[in-house]
Amino acid sequence: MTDTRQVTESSEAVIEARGLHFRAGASHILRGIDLTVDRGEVVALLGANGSGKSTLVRALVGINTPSEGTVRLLGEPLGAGRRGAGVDWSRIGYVPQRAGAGGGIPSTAQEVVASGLLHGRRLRLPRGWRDQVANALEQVGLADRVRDPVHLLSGGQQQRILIARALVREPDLLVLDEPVAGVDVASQEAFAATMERLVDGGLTVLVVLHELGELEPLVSRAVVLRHGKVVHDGAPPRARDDHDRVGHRHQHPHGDDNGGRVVRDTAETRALDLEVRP
Ligand SMILES: Nc1ncnc2c1ncn2[C@@H]1O[C@H](COP(=O)(O)OP(=O)(O)OP(=O)(O)O)[C@@H](O)[C@H]1O
Repeated sequence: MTDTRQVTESSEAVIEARGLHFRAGASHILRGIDLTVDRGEVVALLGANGSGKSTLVRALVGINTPSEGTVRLLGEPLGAGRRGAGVDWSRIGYVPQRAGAGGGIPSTAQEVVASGLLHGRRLRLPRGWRDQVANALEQVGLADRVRDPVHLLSGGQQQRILIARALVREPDLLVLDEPVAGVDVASQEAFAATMERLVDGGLTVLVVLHELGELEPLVSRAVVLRHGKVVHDGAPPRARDDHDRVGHRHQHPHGDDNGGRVVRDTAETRALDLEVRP
């Protein structure tokens, strides 16, 4: 594996995963993942369906317990005992993949977003929570739906409610699993503009994507998974000239510039239509 990035602890690291394995029954889903995300980075996690992206982010936010390996979040270990007891979860926002925002319970948009202000032992909403919720809903373009039951919103609108729930904490780290899947182009643009403003303010982002899309200008690094392993960690992909036309936005990581770290070449990436140049 060619990797110029040092696998050492970094004081700037917001996420640090070392030697992560995840097994479920006979399936060996994550196979030795090393991943570091430094403060202020926007890292896209890419890979074909089933390559392990969601499993990895769920391990990084403490939902999946790895079979082997370690995770540090904001400098604190996610240990085995009192898991993540030292991690300041109030500084972390997480948007899961394609989960309905209502969970079958007829909550309003306001209630779901407000739940993002609760964490750990804080069971009461803070003073001024209504304004915080209104502001978060404004950021996803749903300010006028504050009283609406989320189960009556469309799938894309529910996804935006979950983004608002993550944003309402004003997190330092945002972990997003396909946040704009099923979200229309105008809302993707609005989401990208919100992300740009937050990243300018110092937010660190790890985002699972299939297409960089509107987030492309913000992405500082791409990590590509295949069969539970990192096959590229470096320069974000960019559209090939002959593909760079409307309706054809495949992404191609190039390892030859921006300090890109090519981990494995073509055979592993072809299935994704990725082009890697060592
Ligand atoms: N708890 C589990 N038990 C058994 N298999 C699992 C479990 N969790 C994930 N898998 C399997 O692990 C593989 C990776 O799943 P994962 O959801 O991480 O992929 P992904 O890269 O996020 O895919 P997609 O792009 O389709 O969302 C899949 O084959 C999935 O079926």
